[in-house]
Amino acid sequence: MRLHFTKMHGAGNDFVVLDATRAPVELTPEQYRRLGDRRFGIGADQILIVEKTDTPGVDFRYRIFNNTGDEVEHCGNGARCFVRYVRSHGLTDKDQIRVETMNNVLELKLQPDGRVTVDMNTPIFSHEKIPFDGAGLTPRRMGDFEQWPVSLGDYDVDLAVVSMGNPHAVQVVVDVDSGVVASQGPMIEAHSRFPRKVNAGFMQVLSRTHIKLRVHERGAGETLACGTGACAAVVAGIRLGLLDSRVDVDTRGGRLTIEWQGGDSHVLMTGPAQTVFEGDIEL
Ligand SMILES: N[C@@H](CCC[C@H](N)C(=O)O)C(=O)O
Repeated sequence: MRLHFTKMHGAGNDFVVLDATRAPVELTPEQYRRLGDRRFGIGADQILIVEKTDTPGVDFRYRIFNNTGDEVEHCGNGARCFVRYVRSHGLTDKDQIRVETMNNVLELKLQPDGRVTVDMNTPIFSHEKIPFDGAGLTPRRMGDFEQWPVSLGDYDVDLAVVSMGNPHAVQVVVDVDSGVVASQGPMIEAHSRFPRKVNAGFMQVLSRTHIKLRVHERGAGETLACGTGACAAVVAGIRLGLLDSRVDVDTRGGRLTIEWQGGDSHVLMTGPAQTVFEGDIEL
């Protein structure tokens, strides 16, 4: 099978984007892994499939696969690339687009400077929905939120847990570049307290409006940026009393700006999205 693809990235979080609006694209987990493989395939953190939808008031549907081949609920940087993709491929001429994902409808807006703002909806704190099992743990209270002492064997880490449609465990650290991401990320991702695994975020607070963030992503390892991870970190930081409502997030691949007014308000994420190249691959 020959597939036409577009390679894109959002702040260095990279994607293979496939157009399934004309003909369905159904690949096996092995084929998704091949597309994501940086040596035997194209190379990407996630694979995005753009589809048509019959849902009234919604323009498209898009599906997300980690490069391990597993389908997941959400991808913030992918959502921004999706907007640039449908515009540059003539699939729509709208600046404001509604798209459905596995468990959400998102509203996305192309900004005049080429960046994209995504309405990421409301954060979810219910442990059942994240999902997170905090049974038997005594949380440490800070601001109006909790940090859960989760054991990594020899020591505990304090995790703030939140879902942006996909699960996140956020930790406040003194220095994101101290080696914690590599040493703790895989253990947190696969921890038994997260039945569907988790994205592990490491946030260094530089000021009330500026953080540095690294994320070890579920099913992809550390990426250069994670959009949902940036939202989860800022939401956690605001509830912990550490951050204001508008925060610049410096990832290893670029800057994202996250806004959240608390309560039931929606989280807004603004950032870049770029096409790298197009091509064909034989699978
Ligand atoms: N890179 C993404 C998140 C992709 C999915 C994640 N790895 C998961 O398994 O939940 C982003 O920008 O949000």
